[in-house]
Amino acid sequence: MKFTKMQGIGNDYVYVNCLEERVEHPSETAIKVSDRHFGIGSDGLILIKPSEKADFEMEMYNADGSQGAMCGNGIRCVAKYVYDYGLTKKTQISVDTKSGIKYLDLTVKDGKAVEIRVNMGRPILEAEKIPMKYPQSPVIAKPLNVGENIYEVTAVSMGNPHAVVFVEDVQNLDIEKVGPDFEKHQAFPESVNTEFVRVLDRKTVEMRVWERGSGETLACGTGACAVAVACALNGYTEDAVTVKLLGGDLKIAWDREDNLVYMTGPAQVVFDGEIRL
Ligand SMILES: N[C@H](CCC[C@H](N)C(=O)O)C(=O)O
Repeated sequence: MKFTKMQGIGNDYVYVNCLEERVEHPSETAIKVSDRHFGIGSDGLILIKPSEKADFEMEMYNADGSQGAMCGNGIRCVAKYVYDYGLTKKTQISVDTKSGIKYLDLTVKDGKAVEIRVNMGRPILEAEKIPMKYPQSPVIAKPLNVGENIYEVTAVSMGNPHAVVFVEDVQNLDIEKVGPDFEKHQAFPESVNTEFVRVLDRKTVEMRVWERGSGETLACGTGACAVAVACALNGYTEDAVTVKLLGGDLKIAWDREDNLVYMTGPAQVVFDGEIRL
């Protein structure tokens, strides 16, 4: 199977051009290719497919083989792939996903897409749609018992579920312990991606993320969007912020008029390859 390894601020996936390749068992393939010793090494697998409804379709799988509904860093890389590899000449493209069609604007330099702005759609705050069993007032972070601690949590869906947790110290957080506590928490019937965030000032936050099905990743685009919405909702920041993640920064802006969230960031190709599965 031919593939292209790409990363969006360190959130790395194996991409397969399914206009040319066939992936019979994507879930098993995701597990195999994601293994950082016996496979290629990645946070998961992303299939680039033809679409009747949009220019392309993105299908995303986590490292544990579970299918995700949306991937912010991934969709920027999909846009870069289809432009750089000549599948389209358009610099405004649409990509269908399990959480609806997303619209992207590409910034091109020397014939390559270098920065991509994504309309990530509406943030979903109703607990039952996240889904989250725990009632929440979307404005104020609510205390939630997780493991031995109580955390301030604001839940936001960006087409996939996120628990945004405000903490004083992001860098020294024992995320290997706390992350799985959230991932398995009974308040989230479909599990959850958990972002641990510290507000630095009204325009800047720093975060780490424990992803459902992949563990800690260096970045999470949908997670950064959920963080920006949660910080603005709780009155901690402006509606447009720089989100600092382990792998780099993303610019997130929540347009309250249209209630749409925009994410801007880079996408890079690491290498092309072929793997015998
Ligand atoms: N890393 C992705 C999110 C993956 C979400 C996935 N872990 C799930 O919801 O199952 C991003 O950049 O948005």
